[in-house]
Amino acid sequence: TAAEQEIQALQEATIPSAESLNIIDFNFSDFGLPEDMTTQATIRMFLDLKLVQEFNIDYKSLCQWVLTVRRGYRNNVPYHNWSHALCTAQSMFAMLMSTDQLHNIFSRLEILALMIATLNHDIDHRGVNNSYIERTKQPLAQLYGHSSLENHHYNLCLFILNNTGSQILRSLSSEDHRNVLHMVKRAILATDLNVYMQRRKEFFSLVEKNRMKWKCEKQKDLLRSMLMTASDLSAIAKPWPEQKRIANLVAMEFFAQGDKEREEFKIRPIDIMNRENSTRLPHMQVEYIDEICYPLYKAVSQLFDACSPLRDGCVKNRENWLHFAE
Ligand SMILES: C=CCCOc1ncc(C(=C)O)cc1-c1nc2c(CC)[n+](C3CN(CC)C3)[nH]c2c(=O)[nH]1
Ligand SMILES: [Zn+2]
Repeated sequence: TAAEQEIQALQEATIPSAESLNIIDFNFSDFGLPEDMTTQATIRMFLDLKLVQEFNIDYKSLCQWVLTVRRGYRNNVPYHNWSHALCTAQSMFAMLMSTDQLHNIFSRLEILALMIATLNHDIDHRGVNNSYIERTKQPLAQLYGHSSLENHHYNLCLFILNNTGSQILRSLSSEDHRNVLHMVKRAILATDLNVYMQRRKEFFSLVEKNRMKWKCEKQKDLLRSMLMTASDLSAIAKPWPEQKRIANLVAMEFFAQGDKEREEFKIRPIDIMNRENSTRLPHMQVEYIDEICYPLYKAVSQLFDACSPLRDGCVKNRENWLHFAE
């Protein structure tokens, strides 16, 4: 079948180096990268993080797993698609490859969990957020209640990991297997922005007081959650042309939800989903950066100087958006 041929082709491909794919760079953009190169870039991340060797991952299973995860994303969704998943995983990879402290803090198992979680964190996203799903009483809402979307992303992630042919965790001990799935679930659920806004207070205070104790499991869990959000929102730190391109995709998706909310429920959508506010987009972006993004990148950069390109990119884009906000 075509799927088997695609797995075969990926398995036999010579995977380009991280340098030639530019995936160590915080400025990485997948714009214009052919689809088959996105799967090869993902394989390269697993190879360079030494996860394949360390966990004795069957290479054919890894290829099938990457292709199945990619297929799990919907290509009729403007922003929350495979491209966003790859960029989120690449941001985590760039942080891990540039920040030595992270290798002293995280075990290889934690790094495996973070890479699986970033790639799967929005799988099967429909282009609408939790509140829309809850309001429309979609099956997902009945099934999962709060953080319904994130629970769905995790369950699909688990289904693929258990699927014969893509069981990349098969060689792990039962304890490691249980541990990594627990960390993957916590990491995916952490990408719900409401969860981030709640948990970041503790993180910011620990960073301020310089009281982070890396031996403490609870604090490592908190750091993994914060790095998930830092990866998830990292498009905000990209060079301006890329940030503008992404902002248009996000706007397309948000405004489409707003249109649906207006026509289906006769309600006024929230500001960022209201097409009538599109002239205020630059102003909203400055607010979004100030309230949601900058504080996180500031704290992460205080802990790990190697991650400061994310803070600097975010500050640069705040200036760019402010220029258009006048
Ligand atoms: C209409 C949207 C304009 C474009 O918007 C964007 N473009 C690009 C990025 C990016 C990460 O690069 C991010 C955004 C962008 N994302 C936003 C999100 C979800 C992460 N929220 C939440 C929803 N909650 C409000 C209750 C806070 N507000 C946002 C915003 O104002 N902008
Ligand atoms: Zn995401």
